[in-house]
Amino acid sequence: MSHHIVEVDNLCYAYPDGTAAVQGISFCIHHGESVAIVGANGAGKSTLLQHLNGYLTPGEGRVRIGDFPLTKETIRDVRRTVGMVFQDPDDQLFMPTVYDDVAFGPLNLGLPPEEVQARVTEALARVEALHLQDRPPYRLSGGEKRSVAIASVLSMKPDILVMDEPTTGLDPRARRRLIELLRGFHHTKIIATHDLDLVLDLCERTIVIHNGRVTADGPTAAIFQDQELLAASHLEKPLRLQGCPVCSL
Ligand SMILES: Nc1ncnc2c1ncn2[C@@H]1O[C@H](COP(=O)(O)OP(=O)(O)OP(=O)(O)O)[C@@H](O)[C@H]1O
Repeated sequence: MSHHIVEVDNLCYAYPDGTAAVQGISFCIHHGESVAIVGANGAGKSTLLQHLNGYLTPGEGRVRIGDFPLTKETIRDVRRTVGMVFQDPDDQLFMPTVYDDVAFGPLNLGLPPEEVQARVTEALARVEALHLQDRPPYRLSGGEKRSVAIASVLSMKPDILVMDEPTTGLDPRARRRLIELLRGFHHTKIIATHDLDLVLDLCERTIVIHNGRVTADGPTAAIFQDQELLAASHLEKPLRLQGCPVCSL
């Protein structure tokens, strides 16, 4: 299934002001893997993720999504394969109604109207946001916006799901529901997050980024046990793995 592989080779990216946000990142992710990208604020996670659907283009190095090296010519094919949930839902929602936003992708794929409607209904139902379909997105709460942004990606039925901070702003029930939903998504998942408990629940592999570089890449359980690595990367153990603050056990 080479068409589902994500390959990042010596990726470097500096913003126009000269900030070197990504400095030589390489990894390969295979079909069906569930991979967390973790790191402190400003480590380079969002910058890295934005290269996976061509929102940013590499300064140096290359990105390959399955059969396509990421170039201006292949961006349409890549975006059909990679569904990207941005860190800020306002970057994703721009239509007059929630329905229109979730229908936007399927309509662009040229799908027949019945299929578009079925996909919108299914995607909104999966994030329990069907009741919001006639609302303007800018009038939604932060958590509602995030759920709708996720639906707008699910409606495209992507092979690879890339999510930047998917649980920010979600209440505990919505967070739990999202985890269940992602568990049921059996294709490739790449999730940048500070929610390390979510990582424990969902991702068998974790890539740690620090100052634009990969400092570790391996099984999540091993990475979260490595105190030295976590401290050097300005990370803390997931709450679930921390001892009880009262009895220190
Ligand atoms: N538009 C921009 N122009 C200049 N520098 C930027 C821009 N966006 C991000 N940066 C810088 O690039 C570096 C990486 O930022 P990035 O947003 O990728 O980090 P992050 O790991 O996603 O952080 P966070 O966890 O806070 O979301 C930081 O030093 C940041 O200040």
